[in-house]
Amino acid sequence: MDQAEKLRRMVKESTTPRSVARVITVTSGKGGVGKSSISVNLAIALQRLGHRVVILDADFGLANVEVMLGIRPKLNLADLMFHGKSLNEVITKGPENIGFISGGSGIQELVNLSRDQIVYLIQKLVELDECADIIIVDTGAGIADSVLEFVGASSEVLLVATPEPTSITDAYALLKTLNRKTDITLQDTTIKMIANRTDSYEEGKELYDKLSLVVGKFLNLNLEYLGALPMDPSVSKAVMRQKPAMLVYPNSQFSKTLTSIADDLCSNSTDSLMQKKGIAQLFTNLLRSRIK
Ligand SMILES: Nc1ncnc2c1ncn2[C@@H]1O[C@H](COP(=O)(O)OP(=O)(O)OP(=O)(O)O)[C@@H](O)[C@H]1O
Repeated sequence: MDQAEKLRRMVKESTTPRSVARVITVTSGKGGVGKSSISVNLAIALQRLGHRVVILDADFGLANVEVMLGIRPKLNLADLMFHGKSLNEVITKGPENIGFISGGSGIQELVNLSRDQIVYLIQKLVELDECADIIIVDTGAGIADSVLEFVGASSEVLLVATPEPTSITDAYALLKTLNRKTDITLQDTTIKMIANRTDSYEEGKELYDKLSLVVGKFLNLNLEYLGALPMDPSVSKAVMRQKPAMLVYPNSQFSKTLTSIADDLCSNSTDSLMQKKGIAQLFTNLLRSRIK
């Protein structure tokens, strides 16, 4: 049995009879549109619905999620990959018991892993699949290869866009570049758009209608709509306090809308079961070309 077959078996055997986490990858075409704010607060909303949630910060270089959660993780994914640290040691507990893993330099190091290291990492991620119900992956923005690969390897993607024209064109550019990459197939990826910093529900819906029209026409992709989050000063006030808005401003329009979006994400049980492919599977997809 070759290495690739061994790995496929390992993921299959380890995940099939046990629980596999639902992985939601949050991304955007342009930076600063609210990815981290949404990841952090969505994590709390989902945890409150009774799910065990872990955030994996794959936006290397920026530590926005840590700041927003008001935590300082001592270890990161690289410690799990190279320094023999256990999964429990690299998960930092945040508010309301949500888990947090900092990608640190681990995400960049993925390209340099040997096959044995890949197998070891996937084994660890199978453990993560068992200890979380939902894993939110916060990626960087834009069309860097590392972001595209993460998005392409995911089965459920939340695409964040704001009504600013540059945000819409960059969201389209992200999907177009993804679609053009020959090594990425979006067949198994569900892309759901979330409008952020909108003045009204209608403005968000209009933004979605515009984007989904061109995405359907020119890229032949289906874009689902998750909803519109309002422009709400409580979001930046919460960042200043280094606490998630869901915690310090639970009655703000932003928190209420996000709670109902979290509800929608979980209410369609077939949808959520279909999405349950797990973080080990995501990394296997991501590293597929390296283990052939
Ligand atoms: N709905 C909102 N209402 C008001 N302010 C918001 C809203 N969403 C995000 N912001 C503010 O926008 C700024 C950028 O948000 P955030 O850091 O979440 O974006 P990002 O897409 O993760 O950025 P980056 O690309 O740098 O990782 C922050 O100051 C945040 O407080």
